[in-house]
Amino acid sequence: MRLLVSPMNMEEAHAALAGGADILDVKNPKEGSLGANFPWVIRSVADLARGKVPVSATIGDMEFKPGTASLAALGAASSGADYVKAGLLGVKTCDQAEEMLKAIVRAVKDLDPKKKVVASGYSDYLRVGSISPMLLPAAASEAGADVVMVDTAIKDGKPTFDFMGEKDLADFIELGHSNDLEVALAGSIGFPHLETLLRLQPDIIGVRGIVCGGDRRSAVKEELVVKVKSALER
Ligand SMILES: O=C[C@H](O)COP(=O)(O)O
Repeated sequence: MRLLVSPMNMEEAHAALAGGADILDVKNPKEGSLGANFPWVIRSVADLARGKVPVSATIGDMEFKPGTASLAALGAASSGADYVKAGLLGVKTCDQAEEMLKAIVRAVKDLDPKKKVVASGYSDYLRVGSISPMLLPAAASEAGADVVMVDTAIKDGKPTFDFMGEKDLADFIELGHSNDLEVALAGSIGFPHLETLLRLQPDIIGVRGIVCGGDRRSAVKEELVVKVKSALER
């Protein structure tokens, strides 16, 4: 299980890397759950991480706009992201998910076929009128994406575990794997959830709030990254 930590600036990226994050996921929490950061921030984090860990970059909680999404994806990939992560917030059907992801995959893989695309849905999809994450693995696989993920859309402290039980999450992981995708789980993961995650064994867990001391608007702290990492290595 790899630990993905979401820094929003260089200081946090240094803390995440020093704490043992396996993937640095550049994002901008001021612009939403999967808010996009600036190309120059992605570039600086990619320079810091080169040869050490891969870099992911979020491109936003997107409306159903495949053209806009493909251009944002190209921006993130050409700024140095190894993983380009799209939040499919405005996507409501499987056909829309596939169309959106095909555009993103083409933009990223035309630049560099080794780069990976992460399709992120939301465990609290009913709160925001988005597509069920259970429908994403098939669409992501059909579109040629590499990773399927769930996060929470609304960052009000309610974790993914409030919206998906252990069985739902196990089914989501199984669906992802049977579609040849890696699976990432995120959404206000706290220390009490780590035991369940150790049982579930997703490929990646994504965190921010827990390594900021509980408030994701605060800063990533190296010692908390160390603490999460060692809890996962038990
Ligand atoms: O990709 C993971 C997210 O940054 C999770 O953030 P969070 O732990 O604050 O919900």
